[in-house]
Amino acid sequence: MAEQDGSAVRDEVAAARRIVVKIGSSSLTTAAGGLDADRVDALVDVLAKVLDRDVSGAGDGKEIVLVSSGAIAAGLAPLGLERRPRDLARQQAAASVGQGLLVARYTASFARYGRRVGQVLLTTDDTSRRAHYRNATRTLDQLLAMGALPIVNENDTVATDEIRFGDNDRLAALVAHLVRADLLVLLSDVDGLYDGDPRTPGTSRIDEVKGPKDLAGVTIGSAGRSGVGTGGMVTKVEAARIAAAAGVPVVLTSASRAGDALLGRHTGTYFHRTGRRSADRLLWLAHASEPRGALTLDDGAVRAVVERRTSLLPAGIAAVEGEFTAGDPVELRDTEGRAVARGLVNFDAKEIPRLIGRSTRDLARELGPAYEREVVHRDDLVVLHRHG
Ligand SMILES: Nc1ncnc2c1ncn2[C@@H]1O[C@H](COP(=O)(O)OP(=O)(O)O)[C@@H](O)[C@H]1O
Ligand SMILES: N[C@@H](CCC(=O)OP(=O)(O)O)C(=O)O
Repeated sequence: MAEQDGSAVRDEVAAARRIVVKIGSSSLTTAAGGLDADRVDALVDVLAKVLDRDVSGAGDGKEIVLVSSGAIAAGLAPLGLERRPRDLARQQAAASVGQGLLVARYTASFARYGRRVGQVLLTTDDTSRRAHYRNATRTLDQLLAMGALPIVNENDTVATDEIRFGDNDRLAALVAHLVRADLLVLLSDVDGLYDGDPRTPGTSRIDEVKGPKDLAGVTIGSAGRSGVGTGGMVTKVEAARIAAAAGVPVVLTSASRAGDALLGRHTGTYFHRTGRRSADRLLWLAHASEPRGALTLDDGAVRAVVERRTSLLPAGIAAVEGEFTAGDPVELRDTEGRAVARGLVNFDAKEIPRLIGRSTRDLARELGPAYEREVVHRDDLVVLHRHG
């Protein structure tokens, strides 16, 4: 029975056409630190083979978007750094040097197969602001349409501490949603999710995760022994959860098993999809945007926004906090200070105090028709569901 389930699951993996593959720093570097050209080549060998497969027999091959970490790790040795620095400025310097080396390495490696790559660097803004989001989607789609393989990383050199993704696992989940992928493959230095820290004897690999209940009681630890990774298993499981909830199944396994995983063979941990594909952008708003401020809603407005999914009008606002401009992501809170939703706000923070508690009709009459608009439109609003 279990075996039957397992093989059915992996059929879905084998049939996936558009795939996002994420590889972590620890799988791309040598023990001594620095980029490991052999490991890059080994990954590229696997991906090139997958790209050559004919999925339906009709000549429509697979498409891969690679989310690759490793910029900071690759920049350490050339800058004479012995380990990953703690401060943002030196991390950014290392990323700046390392990203060029990383992409140069991939370019040369894919050229062995006559394939071109394109570098795509994203920030959290690109994932939540409408125009940026549309742009990122268009570029990725276009690269794929032209047969080039996009290599995505966070734009480390411009990100500040506050707005950083910080880990590429979550970025990969959001990219999978952005390109409407059929599958997300997270590659690490460990061959799956274990029911405890795998360095502890007696722990075993979890074969599949059908939903949050399967994760209850699992001890999920931080980064491994290599010291170059960032998030450890926590961010991978969180990423898998985001992708699965957005309708994208996930395989989590080691880089050395990438070939097997991509062929649908039974390896790693498989996360079933738990939700349906959600409306564009809103996933990003919930998981990637960093709110620039907060609006406190009265009880009626909380009910309207959360239960009836209406737009937020000035009449329902009780207080405003933070410095934001129109178009920024803000948090919507209840009177107890709990975050209930996120949205893209239509006014600057300094405009809001005089709108508070007023009806749009009054505001239009007094201040002009430009004020007859929602503070957050329902299409730009995502209700936050608490994990159980
Ligand atoms: N429950 C767990 N299952 C698997 N790995 C775990 C678990 N808890 C902690 N880890 C550690 O997480 C590490 C992977 O995270 P990390 O080093 O950040 O990888 P990457 O660089 O690939 O993103 C593994 O090497 C492992 O030691
Ligand atoms: N943008 C950073 C990636 C940080 C990161 O997520 O690393 P990892 O945990 O190894 O996937 C870099 O390229 O070094």
